[in-house]
Amino acid sequence: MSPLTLTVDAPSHSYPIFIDTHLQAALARELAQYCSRKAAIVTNTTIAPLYLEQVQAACKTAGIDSFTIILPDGEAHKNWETLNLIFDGLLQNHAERSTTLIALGGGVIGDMVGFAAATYQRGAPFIQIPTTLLSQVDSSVGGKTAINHPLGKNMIGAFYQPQAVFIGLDSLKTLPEREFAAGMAEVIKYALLGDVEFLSYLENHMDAIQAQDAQALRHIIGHCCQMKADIVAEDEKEHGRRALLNLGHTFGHAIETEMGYGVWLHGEAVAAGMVLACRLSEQLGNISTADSQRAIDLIARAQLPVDAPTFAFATWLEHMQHDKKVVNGEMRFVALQQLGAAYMVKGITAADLRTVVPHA
Ligand SMILES: NC(=O)c1ccc[n+]([C@@H]2O[C@H](COP(=O)([O-])OP(=O)(O)OC[C@H]3O[C@@H](n4cnc5c(N)ncnc54)[C@H](O)[C@@H]3O)[C@@H](O)[C@H]2O)c1
Ligand SMILES: O=C(O)C(=O)C[C@@H](O)[C@H](O)[C@H](O)COP(=O)(O)O
Ligand SMILES: [Zn+2]
Repeated sequence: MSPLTLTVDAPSHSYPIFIDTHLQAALARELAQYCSRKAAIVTNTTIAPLYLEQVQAACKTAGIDSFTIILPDGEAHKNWETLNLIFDGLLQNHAERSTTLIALGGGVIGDMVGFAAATYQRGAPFIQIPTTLLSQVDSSVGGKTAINHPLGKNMIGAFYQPQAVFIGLDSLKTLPEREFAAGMAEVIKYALLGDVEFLSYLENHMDAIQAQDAQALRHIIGHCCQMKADIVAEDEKEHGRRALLNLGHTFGHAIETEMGYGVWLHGEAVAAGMVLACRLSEQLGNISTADSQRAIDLIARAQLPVDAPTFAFATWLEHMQHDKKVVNGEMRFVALQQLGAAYMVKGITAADLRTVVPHA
């Protein structure tokens, strides 16, 4: 299959997304052009034994002097302490402002390394090499970087775009099924928020996608990256349309934070959150119960949870009031006008929410 190159024309910086069957091939062709002569490869204890050698070899071939920083694995480590391990490694290895940070891993690595790059010596270049489905369709593109706070997801971070994104479909072969499913939540999100034809495609090709058919994977990854690139080009810093990429996330982030980071995977929480967003949209009179059921059936077919956990109603509210879409104390939600068309809704009351979220 021929490689695919997309462009993210973000106002702050334009950069390519290389999508190839083999990561090695994309790196061999393009790495030298997008990486400085010295690089820090940042990864974790799970990914290092699988892909580090490949990336080290690609650096060597491209004449890049690289060193490695290996972090603990997991959403529970997306915090200040782990971020500091990146800074420790950079300083110990005399990284300069021009040193490229290479994020090799899923969204946790990508978000943390991006934030480290945004702040190391006030801004060093970075490259994304996403190795999970979720990071290939969503987190590696668009420049949202962050760490979590115990009181809220991604609360400390920056908008900071990478120099390039390298996607190898072959990386997904080693991904656990549960993680693959988590990535499908964001894929379904794109369909629900902006493309009903893509929703039909997912319904018709779910088996091929789950079997990791190369053409189906290339299609969904390319399609999601293109949708995200278009949105980011128009609204890099989320003053408007970009917030639609938060479909299901107000509820989902509440689930992740309340359950403890890593207990529910981000994609799982977003899946259950999208079901709640559908229920809210029904309540607003926008979509029918049958529309919601169509979304729920697809989410369930992707091996994702459709039922959110039950919390005290005050607990839901407390978390949702930390959402980054809150303006002047007012919560805003992404709802569906119809399947394939999302919009931002204000003026949702606690009484409205009581009938939407499962509470004790
Ligand atoms: N910046 C954004 O726009 C954005 C978008 C969506 C999600 N996110 C963030 O991304 C994170 C979730 O990312 P994720 O789902 O990639 O989780 P993750 O980074 O935790 O990776 C999932 C697991 O798979 C392992 N892994 C990664 N690649 C592998 C491979 N090829 N083979 C085997 N194992 C592999 C990881 O070590 C980890 O254990 C969350 O923190 C979420 O908030 C950010
Ligand atoms: O890129 C975006 O914009 C998104 O909202 C993508 C989301 O999938 C992602 O989970 C993001 O990190 C959530 O953003 P946040 O600003 O609510 O933390
Ligand atoms: Zn997300």
